[in-house]
Amino acid sequence: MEISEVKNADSSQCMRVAVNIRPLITSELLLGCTDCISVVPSEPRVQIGSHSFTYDYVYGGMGLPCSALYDDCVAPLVDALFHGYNATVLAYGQTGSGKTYTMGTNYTGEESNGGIIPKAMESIFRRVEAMKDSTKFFIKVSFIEIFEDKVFDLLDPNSSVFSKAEGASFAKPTMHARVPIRIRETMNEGITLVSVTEVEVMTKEEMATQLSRGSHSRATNLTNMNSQSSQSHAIFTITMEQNKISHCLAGAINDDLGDDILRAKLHLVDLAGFVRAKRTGADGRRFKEGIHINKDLQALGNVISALGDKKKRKEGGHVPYRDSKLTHLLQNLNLQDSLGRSSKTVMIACVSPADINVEETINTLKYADRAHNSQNKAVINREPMAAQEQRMRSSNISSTSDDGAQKLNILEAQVAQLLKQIHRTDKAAKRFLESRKASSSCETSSAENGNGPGIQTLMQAIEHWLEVTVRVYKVCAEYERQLEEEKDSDIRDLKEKTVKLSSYGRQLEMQKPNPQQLVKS
Ligand SMILES: Nc1ncnc2c1ncn2[C@@H]1O[C@H](COP(=O)(O)OP(=O)(O)OP(=O)(O)O)[C@@H](O)[C@H]1O
Repeated sequence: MEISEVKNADSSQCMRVAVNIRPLITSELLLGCTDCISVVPSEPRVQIGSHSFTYDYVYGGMGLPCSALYDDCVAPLVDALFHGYNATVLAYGQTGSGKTYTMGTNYTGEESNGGIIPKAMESIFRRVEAMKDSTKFFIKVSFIEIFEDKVFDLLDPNSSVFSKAEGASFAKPTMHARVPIRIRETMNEGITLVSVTEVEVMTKEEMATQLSRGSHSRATNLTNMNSQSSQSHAIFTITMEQNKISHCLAGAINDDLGDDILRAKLHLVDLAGFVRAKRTGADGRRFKEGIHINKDLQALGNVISALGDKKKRKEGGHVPYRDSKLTHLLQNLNLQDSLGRSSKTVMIACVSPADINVEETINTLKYADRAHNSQNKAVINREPMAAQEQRMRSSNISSTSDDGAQKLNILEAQVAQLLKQIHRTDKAAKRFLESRKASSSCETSSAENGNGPGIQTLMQAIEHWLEVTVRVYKVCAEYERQLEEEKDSDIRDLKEKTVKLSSYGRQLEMQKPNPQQLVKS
């Protein structure tokens, strides 16, 4: 594996903000529009009227060339994906500002305008090919849209849209033909998308096919400001699981990876453009759509602000994820990490330079400015417990380091991993006991005398169970210690998790099977 750029990057800042100024387009030129935004030479700073804003990068309008956007902003996230980090690209801006163009979400497979998603696909598969002798990859994609507060599966194979989409000519779906994805509340107060389609892809072409299928199903409309205006927020998610091939474990391909399975997601989000009804000529249903879009974007801005407001967080301020389907979903699709602390995120604020759009452009720049204040930490998503412990060691969690946020981050990830392990062990043991019960009448003598492979498996499961329970207690103790020390907005959340985890540990201990009794039975 290539050496991590992530390590070299400034890992303390996970929300990077870039502004992309598209050129004046024909419709604006025909209206006689002129540029209203300028870029300060050699600085990532824009000037508009009396306002001045500084970001991480500014592209177009004589700032950096747009062609550099992918390499500067997205390539490091693709690199992060290969190192087990969740990563997110969010394209934000008014309608017609170039979000879909920049993301490449409307990719048809025929040609690429250099959009981010087609480039990311290219780079992922180039790298997968280069690593194929040392690492096994399992890559899948999902593609959803949030339209009028409902979530639709853009890759649903049962949707009528795909009946014609297989060939060259795509049939545009009618909105009523689609059934929204059911959303279910989970035990930990999150939500999950019931049976969302996740398609395994082995090649760039296969991934491109899914992208173009989904793009075609997306809700768009003709408005005064854009002939193909996206009326929904689209989230294209690439999930990558990588497992080192055993004969390479000894080789020094990347010591950092150990023998873990790394699983991480890259979310590519093309947000619907915010609109002013008067300007888009929206009425009736489209007016309603606009209200939904603006409400969602406002909610997203509030979440980003809350996360970026250090003072508020320190005072235990609430992060309003539940204010809209978009933010609630983003929180639950692992994006709470990307909007929060466990991931890497780039926001690309797209703007039109036309004076006719000055008000919207200033709004976008202000929004991006708020996001620019959100600074967070990232963690790698490793599977086994060992990785968590390694993280704990490497961050010197028991020391008096000032970096509370990172410690909490690590503990949070540990709890998630432990809960997964408990579930797995619990399930395996239950399965074993059930199968043992079912076959007890015709059990062979080897199992009856307690020396058979069945008993051995059970003993191993119980040992593992105990081991995990002890670890849970250890993490709980560490949690409690941290909570005493930390005065952070995450405390409430973490406290809840600690209580849940402790009670899980207690339950486990109570349910612990007694090997002697099992052998006798
Ligand atoms: N960098 C660019 N260079 C040239 N043309 C561009 C560029 N960015 C956008 N455009 C053009 O501007 C128009 C609007 O772009 P696009 O559809 O991507 O906007 P959008 O922000 O996604 O709008 P909406 O929110 O309404 O979907 C399109 O005709 C597109 O081809």
